[in-house]
Amino acid sequence: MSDTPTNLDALRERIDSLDNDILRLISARAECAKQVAEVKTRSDPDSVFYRPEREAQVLRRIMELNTGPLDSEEMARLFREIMSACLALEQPIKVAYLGPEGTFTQQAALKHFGESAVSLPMAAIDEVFREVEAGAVNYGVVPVENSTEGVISHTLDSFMDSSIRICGEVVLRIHHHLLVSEATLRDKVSRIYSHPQSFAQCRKWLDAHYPRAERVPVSSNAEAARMIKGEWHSAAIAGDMAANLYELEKISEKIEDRPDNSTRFLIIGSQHVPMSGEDKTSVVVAMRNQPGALHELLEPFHRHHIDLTRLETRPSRTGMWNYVFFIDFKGHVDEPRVAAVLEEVRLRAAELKVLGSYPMGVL
Ligand SMILES: C=C(O[C@@H]1C=C(C(=O)O)C=C[C@H]1O)C(=O)O
Repeated sequence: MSDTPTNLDALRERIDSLDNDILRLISARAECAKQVAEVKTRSDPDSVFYRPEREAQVLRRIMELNTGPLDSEEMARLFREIMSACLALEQPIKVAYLGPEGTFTQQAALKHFGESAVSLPMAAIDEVFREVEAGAVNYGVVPVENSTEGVISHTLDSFMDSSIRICGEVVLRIHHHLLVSEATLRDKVSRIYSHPQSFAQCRKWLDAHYPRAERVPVSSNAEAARMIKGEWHSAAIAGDMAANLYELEKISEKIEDRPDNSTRFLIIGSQHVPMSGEDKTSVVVAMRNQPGALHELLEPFHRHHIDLTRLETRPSRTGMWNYVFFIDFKGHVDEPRVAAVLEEVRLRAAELKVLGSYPMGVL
């Protein structure tokens, strides 16, 4: 097809007509979602409109049906935003995240809930937990593990003294950039600010490119981005959100040592989430301190063919030589097979706490 004006006009006419259809269909969908909300309120005035398991099913279905040319993740992202906007018609969802603004955790919150969610930055992980517990927000988002650097122990520890449940997970590919402000003299960079985790994730690159620059750890990447404003000899390592927020320029992109560098975040709330079809469960178990305790704990999972996705050990805060285990596995507590395993584990353990069953991250 040649790019003649007539062809272009015809194509644009077709796009306008398709846009009319899309507009009509999105509006009809939003009407439908409003009616769902009315049905929910009628059956229970305190009901929560947001349903993580249903949203996961909607997104998975779209990804399965998609035949291109857009790739499935891109298509799901568009539907994510449509759902987010439909939900906000009723009541915009309020989400607390580990701030400040511009952090990867905010990016994760928006990836999970869509841009129509109201996201509120908190200064520390325990503050996110507290806001959710107090009912000041609907959900919280906290980082839990990084593929390069491992577990974020502060998050795990926060679960030990809280009644908060895990309602979802979201995995984010983490890309770090070297950022400068308009005041920076690029060939005179002698100081680099970032979060300690980000320094660790970019260590080899920094050793190769800036071996002599002072590395100054700060409380977040966004804070690093803020610090360099007006410092002529400084640069920061942070992600796209911080770069945009503070209007910084990327002088080197994607400087993380591992191309698959990603962080897993948890969505925390107070809701029991029903089965979505592809779910994960997280539990924390305290074992009596005796030989073979770990084997005894894991044996029922193995016997019932339950797929463990993570096992983390943390020192218990009650006794000097006691340990607690954080275990993630595939399956939902409402499945009889999972309930049976947990019953066995409960008998063997000093303590078992189910932190939640939730849909496996879709996007
Ligand atoms: C429409 C519903 O409520 C909300 C909106 C959804 C949507 O727009 O598809 C999906 C789940 C809920 O978060 C529903 O439960 O089906």
